[in-house]
Amino acid sequence: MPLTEYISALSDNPYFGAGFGLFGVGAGAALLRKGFQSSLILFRRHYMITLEVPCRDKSYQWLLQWMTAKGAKQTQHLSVETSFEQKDSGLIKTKYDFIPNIGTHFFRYGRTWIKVERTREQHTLDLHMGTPWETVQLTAFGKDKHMFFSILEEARQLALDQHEGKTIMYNALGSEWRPLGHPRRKRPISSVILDTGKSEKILKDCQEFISNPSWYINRGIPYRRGYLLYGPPGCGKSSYITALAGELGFSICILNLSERSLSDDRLNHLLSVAPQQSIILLEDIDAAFVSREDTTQQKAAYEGLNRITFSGLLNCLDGVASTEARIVFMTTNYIKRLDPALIRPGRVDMQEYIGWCSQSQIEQMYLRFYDEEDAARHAKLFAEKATQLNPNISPAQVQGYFMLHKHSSFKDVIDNCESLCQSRKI
Ligand SMILES: Nc1ncnc2c1ncn2[C@@H]1O[C@H](COP(=O)(O)OP(=O)(O)OP(=O)(O)O)[C@@H](O)[C@H]1O
Repeated sequence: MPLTEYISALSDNPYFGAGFGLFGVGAGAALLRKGFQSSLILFRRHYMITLEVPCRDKSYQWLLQWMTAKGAKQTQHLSVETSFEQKDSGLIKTKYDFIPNIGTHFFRYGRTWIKVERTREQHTLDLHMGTPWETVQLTAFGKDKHMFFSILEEARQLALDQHEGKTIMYNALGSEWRPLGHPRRKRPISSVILDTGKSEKILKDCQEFISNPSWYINRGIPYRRGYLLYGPPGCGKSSYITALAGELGFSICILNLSERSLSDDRLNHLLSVAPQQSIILLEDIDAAFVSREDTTQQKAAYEGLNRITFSGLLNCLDGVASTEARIVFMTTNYIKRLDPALIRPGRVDMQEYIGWCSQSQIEQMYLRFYDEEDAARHAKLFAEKATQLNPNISPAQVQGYFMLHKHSSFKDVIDNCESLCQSRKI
């Protein structure tokens, strides 16, 4: 669009006075108003470039945040976006971000003034989200598209920096993945104590997988890997997957297969659009399907519970392939209820039992909670006694017991050990 048209369009705009002043060509506008059309000849060769970012695009939120951080301070028309942020201390604080409101704004990027129009359609809905359709349009002088590339790249980088050291959990909403709650502080993998060597074995397998795409591509094998963690409740399956995601720098996409609105098509779509570098987590996979060997009565009990079919799930899992490493984790308390087809190699490449506390696990947990003198000997004595009294204690029970006795003396901790060993399994 030539500059002359652009300036006359601007003069129709309610923000014209302030905006044009900011635009830095106030003098040009004054000349135009006084009829000095010829002075614009100087500008005739200039063109406008525009960039439209619809709300469905991943860059949309990043761009709004970036404008907030960089340019929106110069605008008076703001709207608030409230979020929750977890501090390093673990405390969760409420955070208010002011983002440019619906309307026109101007901000400066380098030496260029940029006009930003954020619009919201009154009559068009984003059908997936049920929210009004929005767009942001950036307009600047010139022909250099690279400025927009660098703005988008800066916006992306800013969003990444904000999540540095955090694990983002995503939830499926409609046909999209949306962040679930606030990004959580990464849980150190060493804080989830599994039986000797298990944690290292799974981590090593994942790392090898991620760092070796060519091995899969050269052999024509889909670049994905499936894991199944099974065992009693409260033994650390979910905690370990969260910690592992943090260690790998991945986010987690949680899928609830029992959700009524989940169809085969939607599942397929969700798996194919999952954010890059994320673990797909299918928790309690036994709750969604029964084994094909189960009786018709058992099957009837499940019938009507969800719309996704077993064969649909198998197809979706087989179809999960991308140039990005795709990792799928499933968890269950009841491995025997799973259909063998679901956990055959190719769909589940590694199965690991995450079970009751071994003596060494209890010792390590003790040492994470207590640091008194002679803690190592106390840990050993406590672990021996606890496992003798009850070999089926979950780490969740041990954690609960230690929290209850965090200020107690060692004598109290070991003397009350019976209450831990009799306590209901968590
Ligand atoms: N191995 C472990 N090391 C440290 N903490 C653990 C461990 N296992 C469980 N916990 C603690 O117990 C609680 C419950 O653990 P988690 O939810 O990971 O268990 P789970 O095996 O996934 O249970 P479920 O099968 O019921 O989903 C968490 O607070 C976690 O910190």
